[in-house]
Amino acid sequence: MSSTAATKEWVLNAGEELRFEVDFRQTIELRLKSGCAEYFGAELGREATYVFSGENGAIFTWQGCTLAVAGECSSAYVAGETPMDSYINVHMAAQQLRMAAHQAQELGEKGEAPRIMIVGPEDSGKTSLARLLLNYAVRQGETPVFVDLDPTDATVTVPGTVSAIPVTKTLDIESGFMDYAMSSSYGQPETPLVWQFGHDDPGTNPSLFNILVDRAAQAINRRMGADARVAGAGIVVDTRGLSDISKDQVTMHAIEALGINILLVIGNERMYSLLDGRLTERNESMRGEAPPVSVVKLARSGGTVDRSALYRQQLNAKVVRQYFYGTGREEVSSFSTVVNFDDIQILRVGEDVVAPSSTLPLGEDRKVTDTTVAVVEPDESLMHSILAVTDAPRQQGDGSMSVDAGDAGDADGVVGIQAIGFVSVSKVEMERQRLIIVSPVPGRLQKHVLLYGNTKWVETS
Ligand SMILES: Nc1ncnc2c1ncn2[C@@H]1O[C@H](COP(=O)(O)OP(=O)(O)OP(=O)(O)O)[C@@H](O)[C@H]1O
Repeated sequence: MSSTAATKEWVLNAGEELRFEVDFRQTIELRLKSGCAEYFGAELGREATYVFSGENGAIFTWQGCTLAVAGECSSAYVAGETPMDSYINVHMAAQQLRMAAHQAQELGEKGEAPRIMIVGPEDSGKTSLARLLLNYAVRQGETPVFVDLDPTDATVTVPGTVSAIPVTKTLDIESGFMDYAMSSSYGQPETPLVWQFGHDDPGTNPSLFNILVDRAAQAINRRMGADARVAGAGIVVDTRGLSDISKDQVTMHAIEALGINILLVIGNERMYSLLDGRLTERNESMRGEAPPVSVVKLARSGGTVDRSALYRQQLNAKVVRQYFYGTGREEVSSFSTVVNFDDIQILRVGEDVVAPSSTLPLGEDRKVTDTTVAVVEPDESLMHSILAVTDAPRQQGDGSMSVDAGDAGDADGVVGIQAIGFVSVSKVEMERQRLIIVSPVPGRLQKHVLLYGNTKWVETS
């Protein structure tokens, strides 16, 4: 940004927030000059400079503060009406549960930590609230697990995935959850646990999505079994925006699989009333067998911004770029590698198109399920695809097999396998039978099984 960019000072009273929209061609530099302020629960450092581009957000203050903002925003204004009182009440209730859970653990008993899930329409502020609740918990010395069940947005790694990560420090003000993906490419401590779903809508393949949620739940429970700190802090689950809960096929499964005991419904009365009714019935029928789920209605912040499809595309492209190249401040090199078709096997879980039976040989009854595993023969359509790198064993033949939600077995180790990392296909060379791939870590990609997904990323400079 030019050093001559105009700087404007904003004075905020206690309980107010500065809301801003900065598009992808704009950059602002923001500084806290006096007082205290936070960005979705993470405290701003005094005199530190925060750079935002392609971001909508709000700097909130409980005590009052002065901010200096240099650069152009699409919009910036101070708002005094916010839902922060109700959000902090949720945090305080969750924190009480955590303290009781830690105390129970000390007595050798099994306490009930908060297992929070946030649902609501698109752009209602679910991810922002998850961020805020995680940051507040971390600021109180807790290590809650963030579970991302929203494959639309790239939050922790790349779009089209389900992920879980214990949050050990407040989320970076500029790069948010991406900080965790950065410090962890391929297998270091606190690596996010990630599963390739391959689509942006869980409804595209609910059977597969439910299996991935089961896998995430098992991994979280294992982690909690080994780490009392994490077990007592609980989980915060973000979900995909729902337009119609009655058509949703995955929320109820996720509530049971993840043992949710607090369901926050943000910004939609009808959705709240429907879920409250369903869960009251469920609580009655499961009395004594499973902890009850409390359903809490929360207001949507007036600051949340409805993002266009183009904006979301740009945002995802930015986050995927960060996955491969690091965030603006810590740009790292990504690595371009040549991979021979013979060295890898690409598998797809679930079919996009089910072959009509009229195209099958007479007498053959091909059973295609949502979790059928099939070998993908490399061709030009792989261009720009984001593929998950896995340790799955290579499949023989066409690989066809399937697995059901809740199954302990997992179709020869493919369905529901965790991703070690992701690569992007930058070139397909059919005549030389090889791919050029981009990876955030060096090294050859030999003998790996890659999982296909519909997510594409076109690299721009
Ligand atoms: N108080 C606020 N002031 C200004 N912008 C905000 C505020 N709260 C959230 N936003 C912005 O509004 C947008 C939508 O919020 P968020 O991503 O939290 O919604 P969501 O419900 O998770 O969306 P999705 O439908 O993608 O799951 C984001 O760009 C977010 O940064």
